[in-house]
Amino acid sequence: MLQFITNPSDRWSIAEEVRMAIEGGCRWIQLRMKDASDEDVRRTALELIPLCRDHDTFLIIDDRVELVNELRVSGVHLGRGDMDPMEARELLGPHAIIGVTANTAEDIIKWKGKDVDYVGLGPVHTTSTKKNLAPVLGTDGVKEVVDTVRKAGVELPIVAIGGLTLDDVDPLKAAGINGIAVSGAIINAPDPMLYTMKIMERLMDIPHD
Ligand SMILES: Cc1ncc(COP(=O)(O)OP(=O)(O)O)c(N)n1
Ligand SMILES: Cc1ncsc1CCOP(=O)(O)O
Ligand SMILES: [Mg+2]
Repeated sequence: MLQFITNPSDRWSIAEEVRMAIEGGCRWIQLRMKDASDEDVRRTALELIPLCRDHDTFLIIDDRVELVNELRVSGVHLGRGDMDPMEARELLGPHAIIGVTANTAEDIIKWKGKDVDYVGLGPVHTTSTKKNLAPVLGTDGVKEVVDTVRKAGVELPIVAIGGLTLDDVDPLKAAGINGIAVSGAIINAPDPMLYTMKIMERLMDIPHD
């Protein structure tokens, strides 16, 4: 699976970014507007909801559980410092997608048997899209984490994130990940739709639910 993460850009509106990702075949969008007010996020989400619905595309929102609940979008991504994912589960119900952030194997193993849906593991590389990055893992670090958590019996889908480009897809597949999350490489590509299509093609043979 590919998760496209929105980011402000000089070239495109958020709705344009999302439309190009969807036209390129992506079916999982994360609306991430770190510095925006709830009102701005709500307005943008309301533009994206019909677009995603018409293309059978999951729409999740970064951090803002109350907005996810209000707008009834597909789910939320939560990291350290955000709402406790179990509290979010209580609020959003059994069908919401809840993603959590991890930088180490321990960060993932602690979710064993808990009702979360996927883990965002990273950063794989350095990136300017996020401030205060956790230590960079590299592809080898990702493989170590995946091997450790699978040995520990954790089957949660793992989505690699952080500075990823098309060139990372094959090595990350070999490392055992289940999906990737990409922002800058798609938004800044000369043709974001075409770039998304190329990522989707390379991801095609990854097994997922
Ligand atoms: C898929 C995915 N993985 C990790 C993150 C990072 O979430 P978080 O640690 O809460 O940091 P912010 O994105 O909120 O700055 C993510 N958003 N998505
Ligand atoms: C949200 C987030 N969490 C870890 S790295 C990152 C940014 C991902 O964006 P990019 O693909 O541009 O590095
Ligand atoms: Mg967060």
